[in-house]
Amino acid sequence: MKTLTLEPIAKVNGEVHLPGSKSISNRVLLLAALAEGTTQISNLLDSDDVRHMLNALTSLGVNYTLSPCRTECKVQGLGGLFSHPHAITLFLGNAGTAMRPLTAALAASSVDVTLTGEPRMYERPIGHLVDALQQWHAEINYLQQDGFPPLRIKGQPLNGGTIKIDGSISSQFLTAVLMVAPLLNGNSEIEIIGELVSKPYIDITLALMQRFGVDVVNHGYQRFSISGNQQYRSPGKWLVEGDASSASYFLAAAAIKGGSIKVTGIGKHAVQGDIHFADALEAMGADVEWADDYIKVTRNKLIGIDRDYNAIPDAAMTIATAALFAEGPTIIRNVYNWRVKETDRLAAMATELRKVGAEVEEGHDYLKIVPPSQLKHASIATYNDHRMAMCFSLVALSDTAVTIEDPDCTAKTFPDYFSVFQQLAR
Ligand SMILES: O=C(O)C1=C[C@@H](OP(=O)(O)O)[C@@H](O)[C@H](O)C1
Ligand SMILES: C=C(OP(=O)(O)O)C(=O)O
Repeated sequence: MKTLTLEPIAKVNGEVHLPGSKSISNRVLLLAALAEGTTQISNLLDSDDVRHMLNALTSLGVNYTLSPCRTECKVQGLGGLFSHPHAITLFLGNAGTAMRPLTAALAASSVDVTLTGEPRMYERPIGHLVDALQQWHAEINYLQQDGFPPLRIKGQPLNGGTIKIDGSISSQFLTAVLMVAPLLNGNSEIEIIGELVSKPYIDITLALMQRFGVDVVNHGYQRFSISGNQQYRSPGKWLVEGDASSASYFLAAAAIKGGSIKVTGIGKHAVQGDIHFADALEAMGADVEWADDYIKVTRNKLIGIDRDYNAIPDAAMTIATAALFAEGPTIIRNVYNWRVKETDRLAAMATELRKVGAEVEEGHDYLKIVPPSQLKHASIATYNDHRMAMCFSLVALSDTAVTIEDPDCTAKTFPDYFSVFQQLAR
């Protein structure tokens, strides 16, 4: 297996222009495909998750052109849902932002589609979404285990109506039904069962739908009202914000080590909830500067904090490795759904943090991390989880090297992460 050893880094400094947001890239591609008109997208993320969405759109007959660097994309909208004359299979890797929204859009389209993915995708639940779509009389069958992909979808035009959806495992299920609801016949009400997780991702969904001409009434994240028989309308041009989750590694590096790091492509008005990772860093003692078009962090002494990270589950992983450099314990609370992401992230994080010397308590939905007085060199298993690989790069900001196993797994969202990270060492 390929490994990458990062030697101790004495200082970090510089500026990173962030690759486009994964969450926005895949939403905009789907909305642009369904919309009336042409959408010219800039700063599209070029990574595995986005390729899976693009390949699916190709198979579904959507016309688009990509620039050679794959970050500019012109999508010719269909002006409505998909239709395809033959049964097709779409491979969606391990991209939640492709699998979940496409399941809903295809259930209401005139298609016969099988959705497949990587082995881990078959362990990531989708039952709450399928249950919700079945209340609109969608025809979806599980091909292996009930509640999990792969799925066979016999799509057909659907009537809206009132449905209930469990929001306690993933917000992506709600995002999926919200995005298709305006294209159904008749109005819909979507009621949330349980406590909705990852709420800021719903804000991204609603903001993007609005830019494509559709308003949703959000009744306190408990119920959503959407008029049916609508059409998305292309806003023409779209600049994808930088990826706020990807920003977290660089901002943490500055807070840990020294110098200052500025990330551009996002700023204080960004639509992604993960920009609030910087608030957590600030609470740990970092100095953060918020501008319209950048966020900058400079060194300070970090102290461990006890906080609820349900709103920013992806960036919260970066807090777990920043905790190695803080004074006192860090507690990361309310992240049960880490267990159903690229790997069981609570278990994986606990195991790998212990390897570098931390004392870790792994709860059902939390981690308590007590940093060691001296970090140990370790070979970090990454579990085919891009964020495990990226967070553990921060260990090299100590006087100890770190070995990252399978570093190429960052291809899911950030293929050249390690070269960008190493360029900041100066
Ligand atoms: O909607 C999105 O773009 C995402 C929502 C979050 O998932 P959950 O809602 O499952 O927590 C996040 O972890 C994922 O990386 C992207
Ligand atoms: C959970 C993640 O991905 P997905 O969009 O596949 O859910 C992630 O990127 O951390």
